Amino acid sequence: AYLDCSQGRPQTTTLLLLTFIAACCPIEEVCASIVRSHRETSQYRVEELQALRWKLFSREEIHAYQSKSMDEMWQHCALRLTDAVQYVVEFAKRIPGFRQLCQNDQIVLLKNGSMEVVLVRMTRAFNTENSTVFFDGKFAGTELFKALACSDLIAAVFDFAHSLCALRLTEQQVALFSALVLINSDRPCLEERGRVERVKKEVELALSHTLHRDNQEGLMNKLYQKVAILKSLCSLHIEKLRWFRQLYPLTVHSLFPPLYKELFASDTDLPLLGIHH
Ligand SMILES: O=C(C1CCS(=O)(=O)CC1)N1CC[C@](c2ccc(OCc3ccccc3)cc2)(S(=O)(=O)c2ccc(F)cc2)C1
Repeated sequence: AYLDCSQGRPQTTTLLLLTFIAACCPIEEVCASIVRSHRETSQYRVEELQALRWKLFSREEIHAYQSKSMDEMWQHCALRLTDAVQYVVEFAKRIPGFRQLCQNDQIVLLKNGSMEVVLVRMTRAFNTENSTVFFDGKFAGTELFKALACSDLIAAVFDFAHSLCALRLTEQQVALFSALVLINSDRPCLEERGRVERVKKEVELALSHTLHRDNQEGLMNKLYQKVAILKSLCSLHIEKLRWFRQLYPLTVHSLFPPLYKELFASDTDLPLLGIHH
């Protein structure tokens, strides 16, 4: 009788019961709060990106990017990545349990996971029909990034985007997978690994709960396989950055965003992440 909505409008008792159930199984709460945090910190909404997916750069605009000097284009992408990372930092701070971790561990998780989450989010901004990604307001193919002189990294980034798009994740699954990528208790130099493990278990439960509800349990191990590819992509990025830095030390030192340098280019502390209790 409680669930009777024959009048088309849920009865007060039903609402009370549903509220009671939601309050009792925190897993629904964890899911809802991670999905809400993702939506609030997603930089561009997936609807906006979908609406822009056929807005392509003209030949002249592509040529202008290709004519940039290598250090200019690297600086430009570093800036774009840093913008995106700042939204990921906000997302992390809203994951239940993240802010209760010690400061060192919050920084270790962001240092190792922020780029990975940007790459997961990138798939929302990727058009598999013409292999273009949203960049600077329009959709660009790999050729636009030629001036970077790291076509292997760019090709790997695009290949990853294709492979993750193939899983056709819902926005909720993207949100929960992003949280799982970030809360990784295997990261080096964690001080309270056990606590990170407990937060990770919560997120894993939330993701598997959602996959079960979506009748897609098979996705879980496919997503774990993607985690391995993300790790190799980020190592390739760091390797390329070291190579670039040898060629243009001054550019990295004085023209790259401080947050980018501290996340990807040095082992110093990260006061810029602005995580203060
Ligand atoms: O996708 C996003 C955004 C995610 C959030 S959103 O709301 O969906 C809007 C889009 N990105 C934000 C930053 C982006 C980024 C991705 C990888 C990356 O690799 C490291 C690197 C650093 C310096 C030089 C070369 C490579 C740097 C930036 S990007 O600039 O668009 C870019 C993309 C492809 C590429 F091949 C090179 C750069 C991806």
